[in-house]
Amino acid sequence: MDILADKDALRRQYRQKREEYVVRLSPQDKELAFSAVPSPIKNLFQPDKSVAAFIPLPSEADPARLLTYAADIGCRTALPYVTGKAAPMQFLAWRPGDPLYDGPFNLQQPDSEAAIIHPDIVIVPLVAFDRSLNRLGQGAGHYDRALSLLSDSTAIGLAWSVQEHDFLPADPWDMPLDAILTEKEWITR
Ligand SMILES: Nc1nc2c(c(=O)[nH]1)N(C=O)[C@@H](CNc1ccc(C(=O)N[C@@H](CCC(=O)O)C(=O)O)cc1)CN2
Ligand SMILES: Nc1ncnc2c1ncn2[C@@H]1O[C@H](COP(=O)(O)OP(=O)(O)OP(=O)(O)O)[C@@H](O)[C@H]1O
Repeated sequence: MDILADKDALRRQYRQKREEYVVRLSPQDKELAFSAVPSPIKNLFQPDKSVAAFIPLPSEADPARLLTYAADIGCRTALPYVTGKAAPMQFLAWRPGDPLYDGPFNLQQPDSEAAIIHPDIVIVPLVAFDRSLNRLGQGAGHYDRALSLLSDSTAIGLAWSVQEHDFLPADPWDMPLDAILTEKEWITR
C-alpha cells in the first residue's frame, strides 16, 4: 500500500465531500456554525496567550468568531503566511479588521512585514480527520512542519463533521491534534 497515493485519493474525496456539504447548508446553519465559543476553548484562551487561526478557503470551516473572541479578551492573534509549497510557513501578527493581501493558493494573508508570532494555540485547517485526532491537510506539509517546531503549543483542528474518516493513514511526520472542533462536537482524548 502506498500511503502518499492513499492520501491523495482521500484529499480529493474529502475536498469534494466538504464542498457538497457546505453548498447544501442553509444560510442560517452556516451563520450559526462555529459562532458559539465552546467552554474548552474559553478555558484555553487566556489574555496572556497568542492564538493563530486562518482565513478559510471557500468551503473550509471558518474560525473568524473564535479569533475575534481571542482578540476581544486580549490574546495576541496571528494568521499563517506562506510563499509557496516548499517554503516554511510562519505565523504573523494580524488582528480582525487588519488588511489582508492575496497570496498563493487563493489565500488571504497578513502583511508580510507583520511581527512573527510563536502561537500558544493554533487553530488548524484540515481536509479530513479521524477520532484518533489524526489530520489530513493540503499535502504541502506546512502545518506538520510548523507544529513540529511548536512542541508546546496546543493544536485544535477546525472542521465540518462530514470531514471525519474512519482511520486516516499516518506518516511518521504527521502531527496529531490535541482536539477537534466541528459544528456538532468537541473531540478530544
Ligand atoms: N485557509 C487555509 N489557510 C492555510 C492553509 C489551509 O489549509 N487553509 N494551509 C495549510 O497548509 C497553509 C497554506 N498551504 C496550502 C498548501 C497547498 C494548498 C493547495 O494545494 N490548494 C489546492 C486547493 C485547495 C482547496 O480547495 O481546498 C490547490 O491550490 O489546488 C493550499 C494551501 C497556510 N494557510
Ligand atoms: N517536520 C517535517 N519536516 C520536513 N518535512 C516535512 C515535515 N512534516 C511533513 N513534511 C513533508 O511534507 C509533505 C506533506 O506531508 P503530508 O502529505 O503528510 O501533508 P498533510 O497531512 O496533508 O498536512 P499539511 O497540512 O501539513 O500539508 C511530505 O512530503 C513530508 O515529507
